[in-house]
Amino acid sequence: MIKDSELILRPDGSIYHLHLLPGQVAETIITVGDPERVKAVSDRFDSIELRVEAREFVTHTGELNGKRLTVISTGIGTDNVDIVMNELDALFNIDLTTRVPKEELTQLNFVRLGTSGAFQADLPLGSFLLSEAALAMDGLLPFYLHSGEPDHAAITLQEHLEDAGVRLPVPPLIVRPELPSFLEQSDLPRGLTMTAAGFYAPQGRSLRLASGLSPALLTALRSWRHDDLRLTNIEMETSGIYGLATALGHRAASISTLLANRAEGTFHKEPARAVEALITKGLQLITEG
Ligand SMILES: O=P(O)(O)O[C@H]1O[C@H](CO)[C@@H](O)[C@H]1O
Ligand SMILES: O=c1cc[nH]c(=O)[nH]1
Repeated sequence: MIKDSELILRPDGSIYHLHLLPGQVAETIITVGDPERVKAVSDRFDSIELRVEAREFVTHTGELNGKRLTVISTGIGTDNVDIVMNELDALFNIDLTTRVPKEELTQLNFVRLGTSGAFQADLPLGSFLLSEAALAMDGLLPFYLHSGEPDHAAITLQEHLEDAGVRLPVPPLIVRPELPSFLEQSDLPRGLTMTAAGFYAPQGRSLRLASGLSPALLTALRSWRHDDLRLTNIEMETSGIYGLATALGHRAASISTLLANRAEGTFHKEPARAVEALITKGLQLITEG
């Protein structure tokens, strides 16, 4: 039995941060960083059965083309992702009355629809990218006990960085999820996504404070290749979603629209339009894929 201090429920029985009850969440879950993007997604639904708001976690559940969907905002960063993934999983896979994990587990499909910065010069602003795997540069996943071998890509990245005489501030950890079946055959371009612990120095940005990610490290990261993959983009949630979804037995995908090009120093002139296009594409893939 999981203690009151570990699995925290509100007086109405809802889970602590998300304020959600079992049954209120669909098995296909769209995550977005920005709470305002939740409405932008659910505005496209045919019907909405639930709207709940708690801190940065806004949740809408409804139906589109006969498919029940939940869209939830994580807010920014993998610290929030830790809460969202654990609490959503608990709503399905822990009996909240007996406080015991269920014998029969429900596998969920997570699809993140997010914004991100392109890391390679040739990736156009406003283009979409499906993260095949994520490089965790944020620090959440080492707090979970891991089993299994490290992803082979992480070993080749480590060797590549050593050859260049540079190293990441955190040991390279690459997480590769099982994609939801409706995305396995999608025509989206694929890449490896870096998940950072912040927006400025952790992504190599220097305003008044200089980033510790050196030009030599950035060059080495840009030039690394693994099979036909390379580091394509950088954002702040995907490795947490991928790592925890995989550990909990769920499927996950992260689709980004590229708002910045960090190699070129450019930013999308109409970011809202880019996000609308991402929502259109994402919902099409989820309901028709
Ligand atoms: O647009 P969202 O989904 O919030 O994602 C990206 O945008 C935020 C930073 O501006 C971070 O959350 C990053 O991951
Ligand atoms: O450069 C970017 C753009 C969007 N989100 C990020 O985290 N980084």
